[in-house]
Amino acid sequence: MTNPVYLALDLPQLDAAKALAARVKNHVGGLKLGLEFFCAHGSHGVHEIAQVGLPIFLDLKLHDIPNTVAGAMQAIHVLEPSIVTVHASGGRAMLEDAKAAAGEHTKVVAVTMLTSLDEQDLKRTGVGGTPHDHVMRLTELAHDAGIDGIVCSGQEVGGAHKQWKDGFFVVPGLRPAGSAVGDQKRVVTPRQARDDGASVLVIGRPISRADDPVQAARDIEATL
Ligand SMILES: O=C(O)c1cc(=O)[nH]c(=O)n1[C@@H]1O[C@H](COP(=O)(O)O)[C@@H](O)[C@H]1O
Repeated sequence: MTNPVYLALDLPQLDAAKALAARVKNHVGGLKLGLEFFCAHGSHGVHEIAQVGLPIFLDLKLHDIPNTVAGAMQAIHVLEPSIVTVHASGGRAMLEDAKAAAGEHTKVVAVTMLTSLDEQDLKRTGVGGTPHDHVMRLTELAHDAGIDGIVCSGQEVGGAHKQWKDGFFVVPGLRPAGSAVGDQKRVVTPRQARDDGASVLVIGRPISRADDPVQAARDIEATL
């Protein structure tokens, strides 16, 4: 079984990110580069991290008009990411155009509801109902738009999986038992998310901020 864990390299320094990736590379299945990394180091940084030899998940959370998102997807072909994120709330046309513009080997997945939000936060953005309702609604939209899958918390992945049998499910907001939650609100353990149908487990600080990141990655791997 390939390791489903993608390590979120949310570090400001390129050298530190590359060194961490090289240290843990035998205990994770891929590397996720997000906004913090991409704004600081751009394409050059992605090429540097790709040298570690693991698949790259480019978490850009694109959210704009269809033409702009399609242009951004075209521009990143050269980086050959295995996964790219867009926001589901960008709407059907944006999702369709993002998929049409993506590279042949790139999975396009739509962020449904950030794991740092709860029902109260949702209400304040004008959206009624539970996180579960909202995620299921956006899962249907992503499915109908013909993209590859969604990003959701481990609290919804079981329901989303039932609704979309062959979908690709990326789950962040994961915390091994006893580890600090930080800014995340809808958290589950990596094992729980995997059992409920997650395809990819995104894990950052529980590994990157551990006293011994290699041991932390090994401990998580052992629970899966
Ligand atoms: O798209 C994501 O990866 C993402 C979506 C989401 O809803 N929640 C979420 O935490 N993420 C990302 O997943 C990672 C989680 O990091 P940790 O909370 O440190 O494990 C970060 O890089 C976030 O940007």
